[in-house]
Amino acid sequence: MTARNITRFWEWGRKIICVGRNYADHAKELKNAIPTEPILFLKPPSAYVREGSSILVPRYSSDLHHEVELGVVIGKGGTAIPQSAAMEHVAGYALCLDMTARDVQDVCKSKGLPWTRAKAFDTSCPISEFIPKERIPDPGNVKLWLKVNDQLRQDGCTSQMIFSIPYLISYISKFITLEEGDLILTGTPKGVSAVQQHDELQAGIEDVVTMSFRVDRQDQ
Ligand SMILES: O=C([O-])CC(=O)C(=O)O
Ligand SMILES: [Mg+2]
Repeated sequence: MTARNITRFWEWGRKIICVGRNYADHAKELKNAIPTEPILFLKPPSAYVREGSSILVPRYSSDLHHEVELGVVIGKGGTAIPQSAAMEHVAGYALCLDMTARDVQDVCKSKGLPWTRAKAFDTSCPISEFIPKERIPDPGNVKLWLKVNDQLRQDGCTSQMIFSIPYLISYISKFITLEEGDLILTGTPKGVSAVQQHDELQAGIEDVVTMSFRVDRQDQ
């Protein structure tokens, strides 16, 4: 048996923990309150999609949004990790999209229901290659961007995050044990918008990584 390799963390079947409304400008554009503590939700590992495969609009949605986010890959597990030690638990990063069926999420919000159908469907988590920790020395200050058909839609910086990466690792690990291979999506800056079948999405982190995905519809 070959040893597991963190550079293929998406094959490990580990947790994807997502932070919502971590950028004030995005909370405002959707007319949501600025959170006073992190808002969390989960995606299953079946949500991963890699370059070369398409993002699929779920049959039940007609308003699929892109959300570009920095993903933090956990390299060393832990429970109740103090903020001061949090970065020792990070193996690296990945550029991620938190694809969101906004119409479904709006219904869930109005009924006070969980966001699972809006956030956790197959292909709702497109990811880049694994980025070793050393390639992003200051993850709290990197620029993220996303284009749809060559038009810039999102252009933010992780310095705008309300809750920092060490704070999030510490906060989450108080009640969810983090394991090697888990991924934390740290929230999206403003500029989210709808995508359609045949759109081409391109996203990047400064000069560190770029990725592209095509959008398709699920078979009817
Ligand atoms: O759906 C939302 O607006 C919450 C979220 O994931 C984010 O802010 O990244
Ligand atoms: Mg998000």
